Amino acid sequence: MILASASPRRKELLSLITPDFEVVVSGADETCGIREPREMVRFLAEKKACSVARDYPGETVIGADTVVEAGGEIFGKPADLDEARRMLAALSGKVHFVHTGVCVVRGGESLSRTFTTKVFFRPLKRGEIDAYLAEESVLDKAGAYAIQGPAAKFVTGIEGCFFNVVGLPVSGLYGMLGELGAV
Ligand SMILES: Cc1cn([C@H]2C[C@H](O)[C@@H](COP(=O)(O)OP(=O)(O)OP(=O)(O)O)O2)c(=O)[nH]c1=O
Repeated sequence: MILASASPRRKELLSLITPDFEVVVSGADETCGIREPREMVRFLAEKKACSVARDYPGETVIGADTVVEAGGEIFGKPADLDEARRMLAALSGKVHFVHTGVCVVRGGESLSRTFTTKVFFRPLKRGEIDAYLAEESVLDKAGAYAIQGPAAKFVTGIEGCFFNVVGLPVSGLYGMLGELGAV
């Protein structure tokens, strides 16, 4: 089995399903003309999985992509700390959605699906946002936060899969692997 991802979080989460996989980072570019977030992440997950699967025929290959959707805007990984600050200010005191697209390619078959988790943030003071950005490195995190780190204190609740927010919906992926006969 191959995980087509550079994300250390995804590696950790896939190891909850099996210890038996390798990481091959996909060279696929993350450009995408799709604006609907659930379709966008599914498309990008397919792009990542398929680009690795071409080089490893016969292997089971998993790709994923995560974005945050808040008030009609889509937040990927912030380009810099100013953008990160703007993203966190937009999430403050509101509900947002974290969408992770997952694609599994196995033999001639493939499955792709989007999983969504609703996340509630309490209102954040400007100083809290600055303090958080000083303690956590967020430029590699969609929406400029990591629920599994100190941003946990901003989260008043979630609806849906916690692991999906971290980058891989473990039980959803396990189901997809089962459907394709990979586990
Ligand atoms: C919202 C959120 C995202 N994230 C991370 C998971 C993903 O690594 C990242 C979203 O970026 P992605 O572009 O989905 O993934 P990536 O660039 O890290 O890795 P690859 O494309 O090679 O698979 O944000 C958290 O770790 N915690 C969170 O709470």
